[in-house]
Amino acid sequence: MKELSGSELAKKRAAEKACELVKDGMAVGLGTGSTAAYAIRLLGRRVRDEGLDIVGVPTSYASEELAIEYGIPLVSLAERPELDIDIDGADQVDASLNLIKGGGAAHTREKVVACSSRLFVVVIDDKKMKDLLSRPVPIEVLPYARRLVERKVAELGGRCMMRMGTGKDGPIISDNGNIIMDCDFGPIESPALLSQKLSAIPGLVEHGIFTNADIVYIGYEDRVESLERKR
Ligand SMILES: O=C[C@H](O)[C@H](O)[C@H](O)COP(=O)(O)O
Repeated sequence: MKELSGSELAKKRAAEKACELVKDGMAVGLGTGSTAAYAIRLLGRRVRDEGLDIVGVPTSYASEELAIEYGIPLVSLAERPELDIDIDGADQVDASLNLIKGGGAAHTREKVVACSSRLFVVVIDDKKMKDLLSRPVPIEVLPYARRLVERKVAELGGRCMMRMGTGKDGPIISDNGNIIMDCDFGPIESPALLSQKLSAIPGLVEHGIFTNADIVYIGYEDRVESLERKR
């Protein structure tokens, strides 16, 4: 088997740690992205080799395909509206467990699944830990509302960039048929406040600030550390 590079090994270690929380009988949210993919593959192997008895709810078309390939039985949120655990990646995390997600344009479904889960577990490599969240915040936007959303984001001090495909590809379209924009606010002092303000913009379907993580597993090449929400 090919040796993993430093950050891939770190992602895998974090995903392995999160998967230890998954037990027989659970309904599991299956996140999107390269780190969540390690968890999906690992759970699939446990289903195959140990008969792990779980059902999965994927957060994207890509995760659904991977889960099918790895033999995880899937259900819809309509069938299992309350999940036991959700395992997902993130693009940036601060020490108060605020996240920016949506680097893969999947944050709308990811937020629905995370909020449907009793335990929301985030898996990252150590490079994603930051003092302040600062990367552009992905937003999913109804195409009809694009200009209004751009103006409202500007009023909040942000600058919107339409996310485009490569080369001659057009705009990136989400699994829900909407456009994706990335909004630069610089360093974000209060993620909770910005989250509230973005949520109030008509036509902005969902944004990538998450404030509801329960546990973050931070993978390093040689270990895993964790942050847990104090209740
Ligand atoms: O839309 C994508 C998701 O929010 C991903 O979970 C996030 O971008 C992290 O992805 P990765 O683990 O590939 O860095």
